[in-house]
Amino acid sequence: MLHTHSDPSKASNIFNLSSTIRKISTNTPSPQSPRPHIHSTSPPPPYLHRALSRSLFLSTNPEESETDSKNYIQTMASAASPTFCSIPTTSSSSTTRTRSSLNVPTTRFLTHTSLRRLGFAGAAAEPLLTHHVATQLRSLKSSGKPVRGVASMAKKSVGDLTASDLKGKKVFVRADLNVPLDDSQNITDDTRIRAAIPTIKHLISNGAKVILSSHLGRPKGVTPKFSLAPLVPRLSELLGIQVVKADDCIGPEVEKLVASLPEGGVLLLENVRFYKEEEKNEPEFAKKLASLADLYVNDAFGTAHRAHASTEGVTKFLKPSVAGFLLQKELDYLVGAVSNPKRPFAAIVGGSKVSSKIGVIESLLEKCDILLLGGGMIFTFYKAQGISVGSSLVEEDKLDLATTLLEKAKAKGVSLLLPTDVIVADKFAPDADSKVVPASGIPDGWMGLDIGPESVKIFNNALETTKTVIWNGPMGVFEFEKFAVGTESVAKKLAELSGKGVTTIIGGGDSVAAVEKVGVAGVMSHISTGGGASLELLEGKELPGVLALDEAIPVPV
Ligand SMILES: Nc1ncnc2c1ncn2[C@@H]1O[C@H](COP(=O)(O)OP(=O)(O)OP(=O)(O)O)[C@@H](O)[C@H]1O
Ligand SMILES: O=C(O)[C@H](O)COP(=O)(O)O
Repeated sequence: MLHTHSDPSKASNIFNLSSTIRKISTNTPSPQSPRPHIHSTSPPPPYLHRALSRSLFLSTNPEESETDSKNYIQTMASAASPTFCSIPTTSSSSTTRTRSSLNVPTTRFLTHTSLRRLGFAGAAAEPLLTHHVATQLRSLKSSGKPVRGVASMAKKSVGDLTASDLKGKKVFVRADLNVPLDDSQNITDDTRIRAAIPTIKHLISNGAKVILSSHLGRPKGVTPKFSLAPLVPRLSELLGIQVVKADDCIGPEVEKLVASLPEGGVLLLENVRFYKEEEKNEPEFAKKLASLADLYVNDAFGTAHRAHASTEGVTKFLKPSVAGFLLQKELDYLVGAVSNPKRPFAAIVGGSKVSSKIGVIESLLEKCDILLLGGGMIFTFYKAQGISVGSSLVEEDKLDLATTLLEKAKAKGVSLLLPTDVIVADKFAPDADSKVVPASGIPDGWMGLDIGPESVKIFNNALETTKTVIWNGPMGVFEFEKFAVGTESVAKKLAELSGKGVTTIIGGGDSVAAVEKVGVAGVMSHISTGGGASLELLEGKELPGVLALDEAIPVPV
């Protein structure tokens, strides 16, 4: 695989595969040594799905609980913050591993402002919560009950609500049911509906009255083609009950329907974006939505990056405001598994333009061991190295940025691999003439539309060494059959790795479409339901819909 280099005079050597693969980095896995530990001083931290959102500190000695309050907070932070991802451990026992992560000085944790940037980790960085936990532990101690430890999650979860919290209660559930519909209003992909079901089922099986809200598309005012009505049959089928549909999302008619909703019933409100106040997050509108219910559950991960009335505004008027199961799972993987990965950790980033992935690449460079680049963006990287790219997609104003990213990768010891060969086309069309050429030999007038077969092999070899892989963005113009091979090969490789216990996370949008097309979606560890939201999360940005939720309260175990 091509080791990126900013010196154009070295370009021809770079494309010599066999010599290059050894040059990539001292960390780079070679085909001869398929499973090296890239960071030998940093054995994989324990990856446990639940442990990433629920950090558990176990102590058999109640006397330890005073200091444990600090430790517990640090443990929470270590599950979500890149700062803590390479803390060395010496034992394979989960208790010991947890303890070893406690050696980080408290002050470092408390002053580390980046922890606050992620909604997921926000609670861990909150001095008030630190105090709260300490107080709680003191009171537990003074109660005389033996305390084994404390478990908590940064955000309060719908799973924390019991039948007594829910029975007869009106629960406003914000889901992201923004599914694609064809011209006849048929749902062409029901993934987001299916993903919303566990939370709704939990609520109705505990006797709650569910008031379900979502947007669909980007309507400007009331627009019939963006009505949520076509979703009712599928929702009803998946829930096993008849879902009632309101023609509005606020107002007297809706209030009547809410009043007649039985325990265990579901009322689907009309598209919340039919009101411009939704996207403007107008408090009066949020108050009207909130007035329908007693408590709030946000399960709309795909819309959690929007500070809208139904995702953020309502939390000011409804208590508790908690995370749904889908939201939790997305955070577990996209924050937890990425910040605290089993290593080696590879990121695959593709898509059309480097400009739209700068934040993701920069953020992943801080965390991953191997970065594989594909898609249209690679040509900007080639050109930045003085390599001729024919008429391939290039962002001329991002050449310096590409060079900077390559230098950053080198400085951080990340093995950044660019494809060594590409499939070029004589025009941008499904029936274009095509051929495989070395990346250094793209003829004038031809454009690269996919990664080549040699690159697929080398990517596969690099991936073979990994324990965690995250993928965002296609390797080529996969919408054209002729140029879908690179993207589909990545999908197949990740499916194979999933079967071997590798954590595989698909970041959303086009990569998810590719995985579904290949028919391997079901075997991946996690497929995100969020496009923009997953990108923002991977960039390390705050998600307002998550930040607005109540913090979790630690519970004794
Ligand atoms: N070599 C290429 N030349 C031009 N366009 C390309 C090339 N490779 C991929 N693309 C296009 O990039 C588009 C996807 O790019 P985009 O930046 O939108 O990724 P993305 O949608 O964010 O990825 P994801 O949805 O997985 O997060 C696809 O439509 C694909 O056809
Ligand atoms: O499809 C999505 O990414 C979400 O539903 C958010 O939609 P939006 O980009 O229109 O806010």
